[in-house]
Amino acid sequence: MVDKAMSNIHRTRFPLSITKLLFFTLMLLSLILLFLFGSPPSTAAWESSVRQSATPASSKALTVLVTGAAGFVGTHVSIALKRRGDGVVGIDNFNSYYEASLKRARSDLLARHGVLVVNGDINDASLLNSLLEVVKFSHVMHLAAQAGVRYAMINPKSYVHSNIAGLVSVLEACKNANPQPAIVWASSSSVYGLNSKVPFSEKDRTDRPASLYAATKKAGEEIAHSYNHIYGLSITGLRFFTVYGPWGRPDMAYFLFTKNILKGKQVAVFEGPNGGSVARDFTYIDDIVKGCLGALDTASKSTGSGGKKNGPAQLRVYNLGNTSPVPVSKLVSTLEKLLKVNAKKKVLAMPSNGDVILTHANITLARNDLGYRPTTDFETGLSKFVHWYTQYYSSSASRANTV
Ligand SMILES: O=C(O)[C@H]1O[C@H](OP(=O)(O)OP(=O)(O)OC[C@H]2O[C@@H](n3ccc(=O)[nH]c3=O)[C@H](O)[C@@H]2O)[C@H](O)[C@@H](O)[C@@H]1O
Repeated sequence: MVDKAMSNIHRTRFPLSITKLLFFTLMLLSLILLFLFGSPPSTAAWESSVRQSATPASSKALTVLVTGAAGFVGTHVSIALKRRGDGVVGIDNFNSYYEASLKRARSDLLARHGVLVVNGDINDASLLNSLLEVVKFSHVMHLAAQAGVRYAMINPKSYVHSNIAGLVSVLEACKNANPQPAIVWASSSSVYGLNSKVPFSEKDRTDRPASLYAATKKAGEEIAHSYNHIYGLSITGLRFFTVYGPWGRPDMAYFLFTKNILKGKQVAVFEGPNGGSVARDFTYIDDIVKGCLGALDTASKSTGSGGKKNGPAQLRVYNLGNTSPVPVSKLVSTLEKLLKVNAKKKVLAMPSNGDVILTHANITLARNDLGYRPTTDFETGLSKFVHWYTQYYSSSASRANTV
């Protein structure tokens, strides 16, 4: 009897434990999937949050899709647009070129300003098409790019992926959109390459890039020409000159030097041939933002529709610099003063990996056409950066460890 009862219990328990096992395995799998991919948002909910972020404060305001919105310039431009009443939607792929936590923090800041940043790559044509279908954007501010001059020797394909294929993907989506938005995009001072005549003017030659980065930006300018010519897209390229400021890029010298000086680590100060200085026309982020807004506000409409050109469209390119180059040695001495720490300097010959000796912008064209007038001197701008840096990295000990 006891044996029979026991075998009954075993018989009933066995299938029960299998069911339990299956149940827990399924639960675990779902949790892992949820953790990896997040809960899939419904299309209606996604479209409604995109539309909400894109809604301008008035009928006269712009509706702008900002690519690279969680990037340094993208964040500042998006906030400035939203603040003045424009509708803004961002897109960013949150890649790991530099600390993703900084990009997340920028995206959180944007969310607090009411700007949605869609997580996606500009090479994703169906995502771009969906965004341009859901919202009739008047403008696209295309800032997504693989930045950095020297990294191009380490990961050349990332430059082709973002700066060439990505740009074409954005232009394709814009050309097909109805109405076609006007496009403003980030080119670079690096297109002036090996030119030695300064200040650099938009009329100067740009056929001697010193890095693959510069070559992809120059290619972008030619690609812009062809899309303008064939499809009637209104396109404005902005040649940024070494942009710096709060929420900046950790790969750039001013950011890297600040980190290393505070950690007591050596900083490599490049010098030119015969001990000459290497200098940059460092341009403060708020001035760059004003230039970007000026370009958006003065952009003419694209003329095409349904992928067909209906007449000639605007094609422009502008220098956005500060007009006063600062030697790298001055960058270090200003940081020493602001941080109240002596830097451990190591002077090195500038490596031949893409750098140029001097950049200096002539901004007459941007002043006349965009009302661009940079007002932030280097020391004021750098002190604003240092203030932000110390606040940002002291607000969380864990953050400091990740820098
Ligand atoms: O103007 C531009 O178009 C470019 O400006 C910067 O490029 P770069 O001027 O090389 O900026 P940094 O990498 O911050 O270098 C600034 C200066 O510091 C120097 N440097 C850099 C790194 C280092 O370890 N030591 C050093 O002396 C460089 O030679 C350069 O003169 C950006 O990184 C590019 O993305 C941008 O397109």
